[in-house]
Amino acid sequence: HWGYGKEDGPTLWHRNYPVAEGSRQSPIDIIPLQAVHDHSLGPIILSYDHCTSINIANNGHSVVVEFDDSDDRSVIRGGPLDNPYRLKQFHFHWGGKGCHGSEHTVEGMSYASELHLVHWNAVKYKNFGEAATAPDGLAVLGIFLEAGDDHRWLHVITDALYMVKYKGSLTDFKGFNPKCLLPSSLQYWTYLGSLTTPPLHESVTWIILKESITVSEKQLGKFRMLLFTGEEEDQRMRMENNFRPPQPLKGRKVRSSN
Ligand SMILES: O=C(Nc1cc(S(=O)(=O)[N+](=O)[O-])cc([N+](=O)[O-])c1O)Nc1c(F)c(F)c(F)c(F)c1F
Ligand SMILES: [Zn+2]
Repeated sequence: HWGYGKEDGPTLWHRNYPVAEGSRQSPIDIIPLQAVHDHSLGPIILSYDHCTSINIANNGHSVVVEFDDSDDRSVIRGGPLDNPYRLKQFHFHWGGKGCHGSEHTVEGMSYASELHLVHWNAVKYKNFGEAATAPDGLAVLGIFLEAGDDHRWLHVITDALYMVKYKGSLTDFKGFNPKCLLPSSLQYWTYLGSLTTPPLHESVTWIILKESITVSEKQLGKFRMLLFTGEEEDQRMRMENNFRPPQPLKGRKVRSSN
């Protein structure tokens, strides 16, 4: 199976997932001065007020909060999107102690972590799995996490992590609205890319917020107490550095909101 280690990491994924060497892979290094200011790009609109979080789980690659996506109660729309996309889940990518862990980089600079809110186009596709293989099927909102002061709401998530320490663990996680994790500005870069974990489907319209949020080293440390491994496995592997490095742009344009 795939992972982030020497034997199963990002440089080897192409063996089972040849699309890893495709023409619209993610993440990428974003160079702001090369981004095209597109004045036709409107603001992104997040309607999360009636979102319904269900559970929090350790899937062996990250910690994921799943949402009820049976109707349009929580959607992202506007910006580069032609339809509203339903929120399905969010998860994080992070580094080891002190080193960096974001997936996208900005002029070669990486952040401590990156939050991905995964949405799917329920107007055109009947379920997430079908959308995930379509070129306009998914929209992922990426938010950079920078080390600094405590984030006043992230503790709701980090306080629950001890309950999902092991791969395959899952617990109730109701009433969480990810709106509390947004920075003050929704200015963004956008480009066409892919999932950054296998199956690496080239189905993602990426929307990366320019402004990061600040979280403390203590809060980041709680992500690192998670394990890649299950309770029954003898060797414990700390969950950290679960990020794919930047991939070739291959002629793609990154657009910038105003
Ligand atoms: O649902 C998925 N979510 C997902 C995406 C990313 S992502 O980093 O690729 N991303 O898009 O942000 C990272 C994590 N994660 O937990 O780290 C995720 O759990 N992936 C996914 C999948 F697992 C499949 F088996 C599949 F068939 C499919 F179509 C999928 F799209
Ligand atoms: Zn992700």
